[in-house]
Formats: sequence, C-alpha cells, structure tokens
Amino acid sequence: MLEQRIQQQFIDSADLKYQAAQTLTKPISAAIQAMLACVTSGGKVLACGNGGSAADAQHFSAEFVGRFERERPELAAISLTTDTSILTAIANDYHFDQIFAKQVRALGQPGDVLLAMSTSGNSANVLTAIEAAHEREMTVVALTGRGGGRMAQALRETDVHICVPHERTARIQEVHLLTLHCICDGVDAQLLGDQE
Ligand SMILES: O=C(CO)[C@@H](O)[C@H](O)[C@H](O)[C@H](O)COP(=O)(O)O
Ligand SMILES: [Zn+2]
Repeated sequence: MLEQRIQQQFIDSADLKYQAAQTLTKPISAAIQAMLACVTSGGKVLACGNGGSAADAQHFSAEFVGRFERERPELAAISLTTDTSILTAIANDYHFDQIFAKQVRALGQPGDVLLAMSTSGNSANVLTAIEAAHEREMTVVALTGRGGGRMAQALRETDVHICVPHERTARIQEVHLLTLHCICDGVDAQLLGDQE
C-alpha cells in the first residue's frame, strides 16, 4: 500500500512533466531571453517566494551567482528570502505582505528582473513585490500554478508567466524546480554555446 502510494507520486510527477513540456516551453524560453538580456546589460535578478518557493529562490540564486553545470562568469541574482534582520524588521514594523516589496523598492533598478514564485498565485507578499517591481520598471518572471490566481491579473504584457497546469502544491513545485534548471541551462547555452 505504502509502496504503491510512493510509485503513484513518481507517476503523477512524471506525467505532469510530460504535459508541462508542451505548454511551458515557450514561456520558459521567454524567461531565458528576459534574464539573459537583464544580466548581460548589468542588471540582476531578485527572487522571492514562500516556504518551498523561498528555498527555490535561494536554489536559483546559488546557481546564477556560483554556477550551474558549466564554468562561466558569475551572474547577478539575489534571493529576498535570506536576511532575517530585514525580514523580521519589515514584518514587525510594517506587515508580512511587505517583506519582499520593500526589498524590491530598495534594490530594484529599471531592467532588473523579479523572479516571483507562488504555487497558488495568491500570496500577498509576492503580489506586492510584483507591484513594486512594476514601479521600478522591472520585468517580472512569474512561476505559478492553479491557473495563476491573482498573480495572473497583476502581470503586464511585457512580463513572463510560467503557469504549471496542476492543482497540487507539491507537483507544481516539482515543475518549478525543473523550470529553474531549464532557465539556468538555457542562459548558459546562450552565453557559452550548446554543449557538445
Ligand atoms: O513546500 C510547501 C508545500 O509543498 C510549503 O512550504 C509551501 O511552499 C507553503 O505552504 C507556502 O506558503 C505556499 O505559498 P504559495 O506557493 O501558495 O505562494
Ligand atoms: Zn514543498
């Protein structure tokens, strides 16, 4: 019974990945172009999300700043989920909804990219970060699921929306992680050429 349950999780995750390969290829390609244009013109990616998506923001920033699979120049990315002094001060003095938005207003410059992740598309602190990014003339790359929630309405035409066609947070997160690795791989390929 337990083993069957485990196998079903693998099957569901793999099925969703096959399905998402059809629908997400175009927006992921657009995200790669947006991030490449940003970092090659002196910009940076600011990444945010809650819970598992906070971990994804950090995972992504580590691969941009450190490396992904190949040696290449460092790429500018900052996860907005890591500084506990900033996070606790903003949540304590203002509101939890502001923890990312105030950092975006502090650090964001025109031409930077906000990588905004929410499986529901409804996290208020991610939504306010998107508004702040628009104020700063940044492009938003949004990773969502469940139809995109309120984030789908908040995005502009010039933004990129990668919406995983599923309802379950865990499955959506699994495709988000694959998407982030596709972005790292695509940016590296554009910078260094296709690997032989
Ligand atoms: O990782 C998980 C569940 O798989 C959780 O930590 C999850 O990320 C948290 O419940 C988040 O607060 C969910 O937020 P969101 O994806 O709806 O924006
Ligand atoms: Zn999770």
